[in-house]
Amino acid sequence: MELKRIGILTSGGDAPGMNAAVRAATRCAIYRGLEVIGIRRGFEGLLESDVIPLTSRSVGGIIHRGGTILRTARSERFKKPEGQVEALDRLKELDLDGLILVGGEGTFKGAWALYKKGFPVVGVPGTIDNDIAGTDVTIGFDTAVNTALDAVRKLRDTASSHDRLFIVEVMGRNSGFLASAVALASGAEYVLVPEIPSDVEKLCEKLYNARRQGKTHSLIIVAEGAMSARDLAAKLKDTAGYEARVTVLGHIQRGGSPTAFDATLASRMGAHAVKALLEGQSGIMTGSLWGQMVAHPLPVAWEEKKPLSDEVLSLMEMLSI
Ligand SMILES: Nc1ncnc2c1ncn2[C@@H]1O[C@H](COP(=O)(O)OP(=O)(O)OP(=O)(O)O)[C@@H](O)[C@H]1O
Ligand SMILES: O=P(O)(O)OC[C@H]1O[C@](O)(CO)[C@@H](O)[C@@H]1O
Ligand SMILES: [Mg+2]
Repeated sequence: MELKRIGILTSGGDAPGMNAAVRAATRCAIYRGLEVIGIRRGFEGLLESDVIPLTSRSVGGIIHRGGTILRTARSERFKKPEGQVEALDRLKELDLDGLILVGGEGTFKGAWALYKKGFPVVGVPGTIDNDIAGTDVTIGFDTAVNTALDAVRKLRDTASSHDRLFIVEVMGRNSGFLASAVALASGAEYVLVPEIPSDVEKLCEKLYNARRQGKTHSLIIVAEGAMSARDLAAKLKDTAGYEARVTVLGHIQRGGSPTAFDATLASRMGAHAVKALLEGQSGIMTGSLWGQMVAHPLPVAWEEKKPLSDEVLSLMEMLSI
């Protein structure tokens, strides 16, 4: 089928760089003679045919903006088979020949459902969680690491001035990529991630040794999915009498201008997605492996679990003595 008109949507949690991906996909598609429609609020907006035309001009001035101009949503309706049939009807009514979806693993599962019903789709990995296999990094991860790092460095100033123990909770409901990257870059004493059972006794031992060796302050990074920072503070108090100050970084980690890395990655991935659709590829996701643009079948994203880097975790352990 000749490709004439494509749609773009962003879905799941927003991620810095999503706008850069929308801009790149739109302009590449227009450059190649295609018409482009933006679908607002992810699958929820698709079900309501909430669309806007995208032109070279309408995607101007957004490469540096955080969030997503197309807005985003988590759609329960779309998860049900009836919702997916309805979405397919809307795509046909909109006269679209292909769809680019920027989002995380959940978004890709939704894209796969549309592909299985015969609709051409390409996924672009955009999530601060970086929990998608098939790509070394996802759009938004680098910016989120830098946002969290900036906060942790500020907390280090006050922690060292007051000889205090700080626990910083970062995002990551199911994954510890953000937590482990922030821990290594900030020189934290300890990191807790959802992938590894939390060992509070070991943490207490580490804190005890750190104090014995002359450390006067300590930083602990905890991914929200491992344990809440408040619960951890209570456990440290109960187990060893430690008093900790708690900071929960929350959604601030999802905002802000994309870093140069994310704006570049998003531009390359948005362009790669259009190229793939034009070549007749479908049911795939774009990825970046060793800096090269690649494409894989969408299920790679969730079937091949991306492991946390043992090297990063053990380096963090070694450098925090
Ligand atoms: N198994 C599934 N089948 C069909 N659609 C799904 C499935 N899982 C999720 N979706 C759709 O994709 C949307 C986005 O998924 P989800 O909320 O998990 O975010 P995500 O894309 O993983 O991004 P992030 O993790 O960064 O927030 C969901 O609201 C839902 O509409
Ligand atoms: O509050 P929301 O929008 O549901 O998102 C929270 C979740 O989204 C993520 O940030 C991913 O975007 C997770 O790490 C986090 O648990
Ligand atoms: Mg997800």
